[in-house]
Amino acid sequence: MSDDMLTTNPFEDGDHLREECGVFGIFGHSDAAALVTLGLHALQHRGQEAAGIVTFDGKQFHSERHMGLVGDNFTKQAVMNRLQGDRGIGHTRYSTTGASALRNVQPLYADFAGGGFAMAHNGNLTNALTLQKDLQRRGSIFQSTSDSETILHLIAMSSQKHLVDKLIDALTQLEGAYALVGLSEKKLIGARDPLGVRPLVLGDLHGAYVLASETCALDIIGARFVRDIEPGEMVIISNEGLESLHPFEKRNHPRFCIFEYVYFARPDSSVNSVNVYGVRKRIGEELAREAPADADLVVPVPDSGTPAAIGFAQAANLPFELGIIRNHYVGRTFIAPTDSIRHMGVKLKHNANRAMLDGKRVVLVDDSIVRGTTSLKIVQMVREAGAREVHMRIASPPTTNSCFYGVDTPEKTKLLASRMSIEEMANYIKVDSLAFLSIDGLYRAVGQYGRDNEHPQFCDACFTGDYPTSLTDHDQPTEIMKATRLAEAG
Ligand SMILES: O=P(O)(O)OC[C@H]1O[C@H](OP(=O)(O)OP(=O)(O)O)[C@H](O)[C@@H]1O
Ligand SMILES: NC(=O)CC[C@H](N)C(=O)O
Ligand code: SF4
Ligand SMILES: [Mg+2]
Repeated sequence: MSDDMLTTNPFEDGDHLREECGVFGIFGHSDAAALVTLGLHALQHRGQEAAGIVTFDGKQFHSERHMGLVGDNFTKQAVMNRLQGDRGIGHTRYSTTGASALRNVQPLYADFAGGGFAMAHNGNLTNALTLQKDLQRRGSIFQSTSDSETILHLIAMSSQKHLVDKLIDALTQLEGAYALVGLSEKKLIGARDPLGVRPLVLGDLHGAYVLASETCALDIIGARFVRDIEPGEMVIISNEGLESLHPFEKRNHPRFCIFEYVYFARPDSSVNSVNVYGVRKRIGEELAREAPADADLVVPVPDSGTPAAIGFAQAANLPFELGIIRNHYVGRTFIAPTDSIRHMGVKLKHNANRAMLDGKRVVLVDDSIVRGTTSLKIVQMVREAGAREVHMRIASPPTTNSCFYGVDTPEKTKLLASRMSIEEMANYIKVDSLAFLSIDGLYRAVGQYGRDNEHPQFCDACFTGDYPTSLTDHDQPTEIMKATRLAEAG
């Protein structure tokens, strides 16, 4: 355990639950590329490794894919000038399968017999490598190592005649999670997997249809929210308007990712028609009822612990104070100049606000504990700033299992809650008390009576181990499933 502390580089964010991806698309607007850029900027929290945009100008597709942030790459005039056309799609990436390297940056593009097609994928496929092995035997040559490329090969191999039918054919073979946007010469296509694990919303900007992972990406361009794309729905947008298909076997029990509400989605977004900020506040209220603490004030661990801390403070009738201040200029790619500086500690990102903490009994609220790196450092910092007692409250149940659906969690053995009891975790992070929200409390916060154990209303596998799809690739021996023998960059 102490090794974890010594080897952890506080300048890297690799220890945490990392974000997933954001997708965006617009059809029929003269400023398509600029609007996709703005949409991706609003979705930057879903992936900071890389971003890409593909547009179509009536004759040709244009593709720009770059490592790094949207603002660093898509504000250059030359780049924007190349992205001609009145329709486009975009992607912000946090890799789940395949290295963080240029060849895996999306949107992916392919020239099919019937024309060009670009695609951006949020989610992760749990049988992609198994399908890949079969496709390779049939002659496919993969250009990337991401799971998403499998979809393009399945489309290319389909014996169906039309693109939409080929895509349906491809999607029918997938296991796992996907929210997709696709762009052909005539169509913008959006699709969600039958369980609806990942979010996708439909918007309207003065008659131009918009697709986006979250509503905050509609807000930034002033688009009107129309509705969620339904689990298992495919929408086809063309000059003729919008057509909705439900091509997959109907599932009666969708399983939207409950962790979108806890951590990933932006609090000003509504996903699956529920406002994220409201859920996070209710989570805090539930937590205050389930695990009250005798304390003087409530302090959030910024950023994502903040709304739950507000809810906790209001329900417990305790003052809410910013006892920890976050530096907003800490990028995820910041490289420590020297080894000695690297080991200086977490203060690069968070610093204790001594004036608020000295002599106080503090309730610290964070959304989750993954490896425990953040909690360990924050608690130490709060104690050094004079806090008399520290009571940690976590706005979700213990994270005991990895995600295979688009969130880059560490492997199970590295998750603190899979190795330790709550009491052991409390000793490890050195708090006076530690409590997690119950799974039923979390379901109540999202508007349910509790978890229906027969038919759970959400995916909650990282808390329960109840995976809603098979994990075909994961169940195979690692060596067989290796995607490439070429050393990967990144
Ligand atoms: O137990 P750990 O492995 O440290 O991971 C858990 C932490 O990681 C996330 O925060 P992060 O700093 O990634 O992002 P945030 O600023 O949005 O809260 C999460 O909100 C926890 O604070
Ligand atoms: N986080 C995501 O949604 C990633 C999408 C895809 N699986 C990739 O690795 O590129
Ligand atoms: S395992 Fe957790 S993070 Fe992954 S989709 Fe399910 S609820 Fe979301
Ligand atoms: Mg955090």
